[in-house]
Amino acid sequence: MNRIPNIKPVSKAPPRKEKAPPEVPALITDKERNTIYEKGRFLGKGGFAHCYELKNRSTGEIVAGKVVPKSMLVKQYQRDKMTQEVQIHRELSHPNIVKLFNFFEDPLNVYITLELCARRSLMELHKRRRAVTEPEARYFTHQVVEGVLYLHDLRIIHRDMKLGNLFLNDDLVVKIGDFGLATTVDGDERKKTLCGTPNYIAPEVLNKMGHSFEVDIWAVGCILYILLFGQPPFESKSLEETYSRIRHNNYTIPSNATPPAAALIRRMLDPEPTRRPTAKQVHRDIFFKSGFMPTRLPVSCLTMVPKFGGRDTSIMEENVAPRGVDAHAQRPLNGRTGLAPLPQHIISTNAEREKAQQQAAEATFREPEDAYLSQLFHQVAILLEKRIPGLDEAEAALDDYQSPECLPVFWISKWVDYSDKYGIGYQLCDNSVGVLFNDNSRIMLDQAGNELTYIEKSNKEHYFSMNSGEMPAALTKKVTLLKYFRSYMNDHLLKAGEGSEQRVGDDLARLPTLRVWFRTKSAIVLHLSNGTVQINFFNDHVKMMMCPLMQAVTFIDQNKRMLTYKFSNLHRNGCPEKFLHRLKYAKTMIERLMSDASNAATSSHGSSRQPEHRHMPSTRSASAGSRAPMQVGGAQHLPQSASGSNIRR
Ligand SMILES: Nc1ncnc2c1ncn2[C@@H]1O[C@H](COP(=O)(O)OP(=O)(O)OP(=O)(O)O)[C@@H](O)[C@H]1O
Repeated sequence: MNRIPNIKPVSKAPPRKEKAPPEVPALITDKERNTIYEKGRFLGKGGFAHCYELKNRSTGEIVAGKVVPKSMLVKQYQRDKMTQEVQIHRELSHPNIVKLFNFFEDPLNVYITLELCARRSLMELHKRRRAVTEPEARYFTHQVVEGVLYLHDLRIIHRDMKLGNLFLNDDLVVKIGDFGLATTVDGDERKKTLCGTPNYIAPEVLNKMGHSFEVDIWAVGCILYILLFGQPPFESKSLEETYSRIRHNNYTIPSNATPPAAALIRRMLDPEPTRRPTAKQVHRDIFFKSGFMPTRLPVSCLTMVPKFGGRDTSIMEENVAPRGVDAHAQRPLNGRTGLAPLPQHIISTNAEREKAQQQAAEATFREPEDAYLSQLFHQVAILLEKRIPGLDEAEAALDDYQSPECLPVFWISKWVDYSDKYGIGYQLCDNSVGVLFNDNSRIMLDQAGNELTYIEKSNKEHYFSMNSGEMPAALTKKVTLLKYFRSYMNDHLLKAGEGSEQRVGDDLARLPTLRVWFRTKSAIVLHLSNGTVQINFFNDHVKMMMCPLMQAVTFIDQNKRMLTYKFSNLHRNGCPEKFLHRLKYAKTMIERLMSDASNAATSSHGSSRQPEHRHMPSTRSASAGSRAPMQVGGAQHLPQSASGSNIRR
């Protein structure tokens, strides 16, 4: 890009109202570079821009395209602001900064093409996970600091460092984006403009004392705090209270913080800017060396606590034959959800990982026992109690109504019901496969076919490598069944796939597993351990996924079109009758999942700690008699016996 075009205000068409969604042509032309882009998936919208995937027609490369309608750039100061943002951003080149490729316009809009960050931002990670483990916080924060160090060396202050501006690419590399408030600093100049986002704003900005590089360090302190403890340090019910807390440096560090983490946060959140460490000092801080820092993280950590433990070969369930197995319940590591204890050789050589694994175990312990079912029920019930305005289906499909950032990271793309004999097999959308056996134990194999997790019915987890030869004999039968399910799904449902490449960091993955499921005449209902409830309707092949952590629902139709809505937006903007029917049905199904889980808890051996991930025997009769040994479901294939029912009963 050679120069920044002088943005011309829209001339002929009458100005659209402020914040009107942009009209984006299906083919977008960058005349200066003779490049044509095909408009793809809607990625999301901010205060100013709508963002889409754009495919370069000649190279096939996919980039993110920020689209700002010219009607939003009518005033000179709006155009100047955008020009200033691009002017700073276009010069930057660093692995932890979103790359700005180009900047151009057509008669309707201004376009900025950016490096695609398909895994959204740390904001969505935070919503799904709340607090992350210390190794993850180290991993993310270290990359943020590398980016800030680069900016500060160039005498640039970002001034809007926050989780929502820290994007993630497919490899979960952090990329600092949105340079809308960035500025360059001359000498000892102190900036005067009030800017920033309430939760991250530094006291000197609030007090209008003039500010500089230290505001970014303050914000990084807030970011590290949120990552570690799950909420912003100064958050309160009102903006005034938040500002008052910031002015008085009124925050507390939870007692479970490790000393290096607590010390670094205190230094970055020093009320006196000159006492805060520089980016260089933060980068060298002991916190980053005081424990395990992964070089790569798996995609699953966007929604599940990773595992840091080593392999564990001691399966407590002596008999793992299908059906009727009564394992010797072992007290899990943390009293509830057991993660694998570390073998001695790992403890002695890798104490850091042991500590990390302990933290991961504590994090899973904080998750609700019902895997967010009651939360989801509450959210759907509250939504349905409200008066929801009707909305035309075509209108609801418009980009502006959707929140694609709330799309679940995982859903079930295929399933095979063999519960007459063994259990239900399923494939997640990333091609990993799992089985929930009739004895309530679970097994999961990652998409590369290497990392195997076995979860006893007591919830104790064991991890194995398929290639290591360390698989206990007790698991042979279940692994064989898993492989059988896997090849069955590959052979019968969609193209075969022998698993894709293993990526660095995948050994830390903990994939969500199927926890409870049942079938009705109309649908199969599946509850994953990360809280997602999925309902696949048999008659029209629509899939519906509800996520209590994002408070959102996604519909996938048979043409694979995905529409994601926040519950709050359905209430505000309206909801098509068809979706409302499905939500009402979903409410009943969630209730049923909840009652099944609690029945399971009270009926099994008098122990309330018994596993809840059982399917309901009654549902098996729904198709009994007419079916083949296996019942299968997937994007392309549903059993005859399961179709034809109308859900609008
Ligand atoms: N490089 C990118 N890759 C993928 N998605 C992106 C990228 N940049 C932005 N997005 C998506 O587009 C949405 C809008 O972008 P962004 O928030 O930067 O717009 P904005 O109007 O400038 O924001 P703000 O309101 O914070 O000023 C974001 O929420 C994000 O989901």
